[in-house]
Amino acid sequence: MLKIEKLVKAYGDKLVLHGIDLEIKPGEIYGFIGKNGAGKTTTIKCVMGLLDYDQGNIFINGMDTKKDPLACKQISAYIPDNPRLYEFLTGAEYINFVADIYGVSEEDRMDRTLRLAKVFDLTGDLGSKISSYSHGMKQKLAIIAALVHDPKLLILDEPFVGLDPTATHFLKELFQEMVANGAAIFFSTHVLEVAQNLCHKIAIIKDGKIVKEGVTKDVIQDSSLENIFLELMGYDH
Ligand SMILES: Nc1ncnc2c1ncn2[C@@H]1O[C@H](COP(=O)(O)OP(=O)(O)OP(=O)(O)O)[C@@H](O)[C@H]1O
Repeated sequence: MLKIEKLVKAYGDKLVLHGIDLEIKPGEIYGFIGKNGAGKTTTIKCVMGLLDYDQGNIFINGMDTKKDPLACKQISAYIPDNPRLYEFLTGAEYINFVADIYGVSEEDRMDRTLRLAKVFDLTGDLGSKISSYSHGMKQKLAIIAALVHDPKLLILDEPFVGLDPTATHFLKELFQEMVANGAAIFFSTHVLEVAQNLCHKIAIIKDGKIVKEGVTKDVIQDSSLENIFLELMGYDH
């Protein structure tokens, strides 16, 4: 569903990604782990076409993201760590705006919105202006809007930060339901317990290079993700 080949990216003369290779298949929840500044957001933004890159190829469902950007966007969704929403709209207006962009039918958008708003306990707030929402409510709205076109590839930057425990629980359940239906999910996180328990596969990035990658239980073996991570970062523990 997502294939990244030898991705190289520099900001000016600062080389940040040194040839990233990753493959995420349908049905997989894939965790992306690394220290602050390792290159996670840069990788994700290159995938989503928000940043240009210097070398390499990115394919979504077999389509080159540079050659077929619209077709790639049509089947994918991205939720940044700090989603910027149109604060002057109500939650419902925002979801409709996004649904219009993706050409989602009235029936589908209604079904999905009602179901997801119920899951995230946001139904009673959809008529209120986004400017009145808390940080977590904005995050929930961003998730609902991102899922309104039923994406096959969902990419999230730090999705669990700022969500309450109930919303965190339901988001994990939603991930599992989506991949059971053939979607693929790729997300960055600093919460290693979540990655260890939720992700089928994990990639650890250090200084713009993937230093460990594979099926979570093979990466961890009889240790913990935290221990493996600390070892790879060069810390004694
Ligand atoms: N717009 C930019 N201009 C110049 N350098 C940048 C820019 N954005 C990011 N960088 C640099 O690129 C490197 C990777 O940053 P990136 O945001 O991808 O890291 P990250 O792994 O997502 O970090 P975090 O966990 O803190 O979110 C860092 O050294 C950062 O300083």
